[in-house]
Amino acid sequence: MHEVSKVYPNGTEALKALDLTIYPGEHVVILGHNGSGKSTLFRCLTGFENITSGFLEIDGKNPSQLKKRKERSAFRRNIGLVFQHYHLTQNLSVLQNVLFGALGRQSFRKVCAPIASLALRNEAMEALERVGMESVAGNGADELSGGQKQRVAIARMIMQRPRMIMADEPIASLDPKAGKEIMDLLVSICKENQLTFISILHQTDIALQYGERIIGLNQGEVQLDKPVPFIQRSELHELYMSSQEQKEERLEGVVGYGI
Ligand SMILES: Nc1ncnc2c1ncn2[C@@H]1O[C@H](COP(=O)(O)OP(=O)(O)OP(=O)(O)O)[C@@H](O)[C@H]1O
Repeated sequence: MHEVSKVYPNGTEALKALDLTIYPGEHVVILGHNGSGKSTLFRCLTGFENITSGFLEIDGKNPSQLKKRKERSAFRRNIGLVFQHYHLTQNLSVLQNVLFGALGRQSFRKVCAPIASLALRNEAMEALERVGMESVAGNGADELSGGQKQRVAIARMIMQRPRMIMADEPIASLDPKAGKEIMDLLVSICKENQLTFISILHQTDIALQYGERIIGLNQGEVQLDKPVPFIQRSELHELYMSSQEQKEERLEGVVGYGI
């Protein structure tokens, strides 16, 4: 993206002339305090929000120039989305939820569990095995814990056969153990399939543990963009201070360490 800006109709400038290149196969974590522009960036990258100005291309396509429904759904099919709230269909089985992941490439009729082809059902069972949930394929999605629901949501995403994964706070609703398991799973799936992985996280320790590169946003601008091994804790500390606090620290000549 080159000089990408996003101004909402109420005048809020959420992204200010962002210049970013994310390379195939990279695992990038986007950090920043509330209101820094992370979700706006996520929505622009996934084509749910149009940019106001600048140049944005993903895998050779500019999402805001895809006018036809078919083009937009082909673009979105390449992006596996993972959210904080798993968006499973609660009153359906785990297997049916996973089958829905094939919807971008199969008709609705073909992904309905009772009449789905054996090949599709086998593929869905393999996806469930990959996330360690094959034993609950016949259970209702509403019977699962949060961590289990996220695993099923990831299996559904595997069915989609995406070229990249974008995750918006994928572990924000989970306890630390389940959160780490989900991050392990996402990172290993990306490595196995050489998928680009962009995640928005709130936990700096998880970002340092699982990310390869951290992009820190502050008031719609890139304040930090470095490979993880080169990041100082003080830089993350500064990212999470308000702009007023940053000014005050600079005036006092104090550098903060540790978060
Ligand atoms: N639909 C909208 N209309 C107007 N302003 C918006 C809209 N969505 C977000 N904003 C504003 O844009 C700025 C960036 O918001 P955004 O949600 O992208 O930040 P964020 O970093 O994701 O925050 P959080 O961590 O709280 O989710 C904020 O000032 C927010 O109030």
